[in-house]
Amino acid sequence: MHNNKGLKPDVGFEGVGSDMELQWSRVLERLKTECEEGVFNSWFKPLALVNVDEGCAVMAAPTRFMRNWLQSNYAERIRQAWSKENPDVTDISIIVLSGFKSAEPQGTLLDNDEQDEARPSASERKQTAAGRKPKASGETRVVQNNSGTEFGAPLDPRFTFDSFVVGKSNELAYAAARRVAENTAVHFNPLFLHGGVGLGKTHLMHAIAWANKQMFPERRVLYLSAEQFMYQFISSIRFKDTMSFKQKFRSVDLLMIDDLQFIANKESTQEEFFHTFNALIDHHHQVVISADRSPTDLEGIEERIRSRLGWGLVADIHPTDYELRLGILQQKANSVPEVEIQTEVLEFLAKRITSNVRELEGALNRMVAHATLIGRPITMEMTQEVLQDLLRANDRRVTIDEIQRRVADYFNIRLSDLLSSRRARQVARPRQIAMYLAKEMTSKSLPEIGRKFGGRDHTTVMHAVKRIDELRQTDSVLEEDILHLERIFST
Ligand SMILES: Nc1ncnc2c1ncn2[C@@H]1O[C@H](COP(=O)(O)OP(=O)(O)OP(=O)(O)O)[C@@H](O)[C@H]1O
Repeated sequence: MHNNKGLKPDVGFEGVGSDMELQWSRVLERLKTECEEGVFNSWFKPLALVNVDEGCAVMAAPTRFMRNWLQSNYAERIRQAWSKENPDVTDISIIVLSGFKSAEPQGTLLDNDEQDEARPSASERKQTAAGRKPKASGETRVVQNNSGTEFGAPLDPRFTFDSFVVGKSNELAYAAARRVAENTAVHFNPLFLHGGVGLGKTHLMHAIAWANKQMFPERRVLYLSAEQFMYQFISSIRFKDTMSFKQKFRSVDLLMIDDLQFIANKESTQEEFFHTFNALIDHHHQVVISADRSPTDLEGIEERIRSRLGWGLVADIHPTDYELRLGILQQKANSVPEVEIQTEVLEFLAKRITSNVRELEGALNRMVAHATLIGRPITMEMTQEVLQDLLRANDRRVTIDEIQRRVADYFNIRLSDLLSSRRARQVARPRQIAMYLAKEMTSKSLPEIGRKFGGRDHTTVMHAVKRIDELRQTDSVLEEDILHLERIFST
């Protein structure tokens, strides 16, 4: 492992050698002669070279505003200036590294991985050049406190506690998040939120920041992804500004780092994270961390960090169940009152799109966009047509074989009996339920389902589906059984 103390100031990022620096100073000279002095001083002088890689020159601007302005007004001019100095450069990218002062860049001995990560990927560069926000850049989401001190960038205004739908799978995480947001006294430190992709970790963290900002405007809250943490750490070393970095991170009242798994195997970043984390906890400043798995399962993260992550409260966000998915869809549907969506459609989506909330929302958004375009209410027929691809992708997760196996297990009967022609009630009813679920949860046709059930006719399947549909309305035990089974398949 590399220790910060052992960092060598003379080791640069791969690709930013003195040649590149020389070219960069020529590019600046060229821009200086082409522009008015005021323009040059305001916009180009504060830029710093990050690297040149695969024909793309990456430069850093100290603020998002400056980056956006340069991107919209001067990108082509900068690109041309580069091409004239170095014909291999065909593309440019400007990233934001907040807090750096344009200085002679110096590098450090970082893990190879960390050096690689510090360079935007080719696709990120393309996105940046096209003015779209890369998934993770060197930007920090920071809350602007009331004293006007800039301490970050905007949080997603949609991610509040009000818009978070609570169910069994996320109630602990939600309650803990509220506790952190609404109290200045530290009850558990850190709060560690973990769960699979798209289940609301980021949403909850932003909600904490919003609520905290509203209730305690003077508090300094900092939210960023682990990737951004690493990026800022690397640039602080590179621009010899580690003191400001440490000061910035250690002076906050509430630090939230999202997607910690990202710094797995990034040893220097972990070292710095460890010290930041300890300093904040020692001073009773709240820390909230999220990751896609529990502290003990965070492979590639040092043991001493993993054990400390478990010191406070570890709250798991489980996969959603049907009721929660329906609740989320209803809430989203209410937010677009201008579009009429049949309840049947919401129930269908909640049943069929089980992967994660992001996909569920995406499906509804697609439907809303489609319905708005053609000016018609959202019907089942339209849904099945518009979402064909998504439904198929979700289908792959539940197969008829799996349904048959699970139903047989649940009712404690043999699979061979379920598929047989036996008509005894204790076998016939589970068989009907399995057929019903196969129709509900897969996109297989009635004849296909019939074939899977020992070569039965499609009318038998149709009858089973109808019968169970009716019984669900009147037989509460059967309704419970089906809800339970649906839950099994959606997790
Ligand atoms: N319980 C919920 N209520 C309302 N919206 C939710 C809920 N859970 C998730 N969402 C929505 O689902 C989307 C994905 O959530 P989010 O980005 O917070 O997931 P995540 O767990 O951070 O995922 P990742 O691991 O990919 O970072 C967001 O638009 C969020 O608002």
